[in-house]
Amino acid sequence: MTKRIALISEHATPLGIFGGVDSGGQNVYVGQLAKHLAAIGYHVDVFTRRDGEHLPDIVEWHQGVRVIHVPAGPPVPLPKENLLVYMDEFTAFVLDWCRHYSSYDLIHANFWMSGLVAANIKQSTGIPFVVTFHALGRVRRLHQGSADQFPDERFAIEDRIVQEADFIIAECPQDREDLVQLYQANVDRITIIPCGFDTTEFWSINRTHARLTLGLSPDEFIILQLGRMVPRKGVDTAIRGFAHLLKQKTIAARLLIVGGESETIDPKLTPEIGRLRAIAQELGIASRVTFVGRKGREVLKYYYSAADVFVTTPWYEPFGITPLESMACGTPVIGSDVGGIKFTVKDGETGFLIPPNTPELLADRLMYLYDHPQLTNLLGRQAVRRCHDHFTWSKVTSAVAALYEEVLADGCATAGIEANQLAILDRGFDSMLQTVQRSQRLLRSDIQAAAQAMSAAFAQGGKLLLCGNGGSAADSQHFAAELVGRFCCPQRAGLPALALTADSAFLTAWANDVNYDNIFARQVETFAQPHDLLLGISTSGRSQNVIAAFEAARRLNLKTIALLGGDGGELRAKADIAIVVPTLETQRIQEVHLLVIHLLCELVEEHLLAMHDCTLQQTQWEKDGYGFSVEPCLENTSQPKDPAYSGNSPQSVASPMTSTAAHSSKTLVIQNP
Ligand SMILES: O=C(CO)[C@@H](O)[C@H](O)[C@H](O)[C@H](O)COP(=O)(O)O
Ligand SMILES: [Zn+2]
Repeated sequence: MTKRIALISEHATPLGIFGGVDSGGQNVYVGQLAKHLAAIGYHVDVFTRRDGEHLPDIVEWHQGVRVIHVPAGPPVPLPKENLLVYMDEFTAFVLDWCRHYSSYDLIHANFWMSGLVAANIKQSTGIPFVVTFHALGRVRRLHQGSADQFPDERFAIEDRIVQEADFIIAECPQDREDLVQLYQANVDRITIIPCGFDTTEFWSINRTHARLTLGLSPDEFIILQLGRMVPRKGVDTAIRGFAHLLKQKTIAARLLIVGGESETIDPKLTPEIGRLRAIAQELGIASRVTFVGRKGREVLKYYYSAADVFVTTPWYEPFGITPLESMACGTPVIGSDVGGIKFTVKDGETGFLIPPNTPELLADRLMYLYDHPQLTNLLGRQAVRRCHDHFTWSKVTSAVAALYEEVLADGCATAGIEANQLAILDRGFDSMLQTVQRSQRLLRSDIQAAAQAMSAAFAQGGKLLLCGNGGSAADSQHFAAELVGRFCCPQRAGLPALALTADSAFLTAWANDVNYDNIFARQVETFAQPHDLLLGISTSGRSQNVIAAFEAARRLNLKTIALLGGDGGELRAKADIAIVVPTLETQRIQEVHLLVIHLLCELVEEHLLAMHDCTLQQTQWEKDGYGFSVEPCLENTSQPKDPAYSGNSPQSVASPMTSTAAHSSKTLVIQNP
């Protein structure tokens, strides 16, 4: 199935003309990527801001590529520094488009404002996105200071994009380093994919032929500077370097400067040209510097091919597409040793790298190339090879497509895992609810009977012995802890309960030396006293050590309660009271066991509370030195519910809820603070 990709590029349209202030590498990148993605089977829509009233809503640009003009802000060209306020409108349009026309498998955002749009769309729709920043706000601020007119919100927005993007495309190692250092990006979610050049657009044309085509002198040493005309591109360095060269040597040389807002030179439209021209004049080389103006992309290969050397000396450069294009045309590059340039240009192999703002060094290198035409040719040939090996748009697009597929596969896997996890959750809750409901219908009377038996045992000075394996061992201890400690009633003394699962020294020794099957039976025989109660917990009802404990209890005349599940197993018949959870699922049985345990605690406390106004009488335990008493926990004047707990009962003589205040001297071996 054809995958649908939305390329968002808020200010840089692929239909734009190269060389304007805001039209440069990003326009090329978006256009080339779109075309090449379509060529390998993707459907691509490029969303870019409508910056002209008469632009059509949708341009069918190439097979498989549409350019969609997004109404966001006035339909006129605006500096990109002023576009942030229109991004909500931009987002709303794309969201609406996704809902009504066509949605996308993935969004590829270009530049930070498009990243913001993509992050917001992901938030609403879950569509994953990758981002190519093309330039980073913090890097720009570092180099441009107050000349950077982008709003400060850019930094926080970029931080958010870095966090929320599914993957980040860095265009060169420096870009990756900046993302990690300045944005704390996770290096595992960054991949380096450079920009490319179009092999059908740039190739090496015979130099003489190219010069003839452009009407340039066949004999001059031609240095080319081509690109956006903004101060940070450091075109003044090229002019100053050229001036140095001319100062050192009398040669027939020319600096061609291509770019600007218009085809004919107009410093009003391109103030940078005015500034540069003034510099050239000041240096006395104005006649050797030719400002050419903006040129259509179809003629750029002639300029690159016509030149002996291409110079690009920006202060910094996120990637820099022009050195690549020049190298593709067989012209070596002298470039600043910054950003993407130090990645694309191999020093001494395809040109030279120099620090930014070093016109003297530039003059040196120019001189060297002028003096060594054969070397210049060799560097040019090597440049062509390097470009074809690493930087064709088809290679770049394959890498980008591989990344898309990785993100989409991750997304599917995550979606699959999520769906699976939700299904597990729902199944668990549903089966738990069903089991609880069935237990509520079936187990009420058994639970009540168990609570009464326990209360009676406590009232008679008996204790509760508990046992079980695994989860049921933990439940036994949990149960004992609730009784010895407190459950709902904050002011009572402990109720005697002993988990036979807790003494690891005895358990391991006995199981190791004698037999695991009677680890509990042995303890029942050891600890059991009259009125004690044995409570065994087993989901299957088939654990031999629990069965053996019940058999021991029977021999000692202890009453028994079993918390079971499924069909109740053998224990069902061996227990005086069997609470059998009606399901075969072990976990659900255990979960209901815990509910039953808590209910038993509550019911027992309730029973004992009901007796708290009984007169104090000594218990069997007290006589034996294990007496306990319970401080009143609630005002409760009701009469005992069960005559077995009444003070009048011949056997059951104590109320564990009697007030200690009234008779503290008599009892309270276990007493609450
Ligand atoms: O917690 C669990 C299962 O959820 C296990 O530890 C489980 O309690 C153990 O397998 C027990 O050995 C099972 O014994 P039983 O419930 O059949 O008497
Ligand atoms: Zn468990």
